Amino acid sequence: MITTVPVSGGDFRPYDVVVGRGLLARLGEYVAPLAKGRTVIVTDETVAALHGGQALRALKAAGFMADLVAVPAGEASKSFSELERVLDQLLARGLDRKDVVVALGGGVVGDLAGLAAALYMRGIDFVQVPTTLLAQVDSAVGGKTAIDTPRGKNLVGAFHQPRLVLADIDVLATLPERQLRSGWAEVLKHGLICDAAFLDWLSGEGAAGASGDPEALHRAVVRSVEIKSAIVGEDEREAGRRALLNLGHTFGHAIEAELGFDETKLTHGEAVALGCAMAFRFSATNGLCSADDAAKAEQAFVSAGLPVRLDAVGPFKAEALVERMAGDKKAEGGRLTLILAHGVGDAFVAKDVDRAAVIDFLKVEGAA
Ligand SMILES: NC(=O)c1ccc[n+]([C@@H]2O[C@H](COP(=O)([O-])OP(=O)(O)OC[C@H]3O[C@@H](n4cnc5c(N)ncnc54)[C@H](O)[C@@H]3O)[C@@H](O)[C@H]2O)c1
Ligand SMILES: O=C(O)C(=O)C[C@@H](O)[C@H](O)[C@H](O)COP(=O)(O)O
Ligand SMILES: [Zn+2]
Repeated sequence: MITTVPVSGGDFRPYDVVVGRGLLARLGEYVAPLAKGRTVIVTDETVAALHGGQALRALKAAGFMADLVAVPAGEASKSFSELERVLDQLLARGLDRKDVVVALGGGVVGDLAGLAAALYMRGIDFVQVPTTLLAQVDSAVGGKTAIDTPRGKNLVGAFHQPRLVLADIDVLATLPERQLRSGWAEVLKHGLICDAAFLDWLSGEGAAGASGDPEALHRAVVRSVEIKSAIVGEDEREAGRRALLNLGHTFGHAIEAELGFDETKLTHGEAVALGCAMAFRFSATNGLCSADDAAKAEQAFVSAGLPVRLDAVGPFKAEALVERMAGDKKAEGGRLTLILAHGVGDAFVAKDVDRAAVIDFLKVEGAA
């Protein structure tokens, strides 16, 4: 089965997210209407070894001159130095403005290659071929591209929408279990934001997806993309509603930064799980949602083997975490913006959240 979810609205050119099995072998067929001549696949070394050959063959069979550039796998590649290297490799291969970049990989590759495409000759087209669950349900859709700096996550980037997203459920079969679970965190996040029935399905019958069942994965990817597409279509540049997709990320990004973006300690998805659980507990503590809903949110992550306790992840200083949160892109004049919840499926944007209340909460959570 193949499902196509359109992404449209605002000022950007509409595009499709195609979800199904066996799509990588048909990559050339899907890219052919978008470009002629030359294409460069940007990927990471792990994905290159597993799926790079098939992607290259598919593009060449459709008549493209295709080449591949691989960066080291991992978050450290979302850096100025790798961005420079990718741009240099695109220049060396003579890509012109009519050519297309193919981002083949997880969120790291998608964010890096997307930013390179946004900058190359002031912007060329790119296609997202997400190979992690996290990238299929989230990062490949919506046009946020970025690198990290030691001062924080995704602080240098651009909005640059892909021309097409091809989410092949079969490529997830090679994904390590920890990465599958990390992607599941962003799936659960979508239910927690605005679809309580989806969260119920994910916590029941749909839980098979977190163990790799292709049919459950298909449904989880499609529903996640529908939710994200609707929000991005309304508010591409995060002037308002798009910030909801940041549920769990204000705490999560601060924790990732304090850990030096070391995904051996905590992946992005794990940080989102922990951050969502904390956002719900903070909401309950402040009387915004019921303790039952906070417990339900927490349990959804626990059932998928995801972390929900700050003190289990490491020792943190409350002041240091809050400083990081004040440097988040949603913060205004150093005042904190958090995504909080009135209940499961009912998240909202809270501006000017009291710093002292957050510090007290972090101390209750186990920070020093
Ligand atoms: N732009 C957005 O909207 C957005 C949304 C969510 C997350 N992100 C970003 O995405 C990044 C996290 O993405 P991720 O979790 O995909 O991490 P990742 O890209 O680092 O991939 C995780 C690991 O899985 C490996 N891998 C990828 N596909 C594989 C496959 N099919 N088989 C085997 N191994 C495979 C990679 O080599 C890597 O080691 C973070 O930097 C986060 O900030 C961006
Ligand atoms: O697409 C969005 O908008 C999101 O917030 C999705 C997040 O899952 C993702 O991690 C995103 O990169 C975070 O964006 P940022 O603006 O907080 O860096
Ligand atoms: Zn995220």
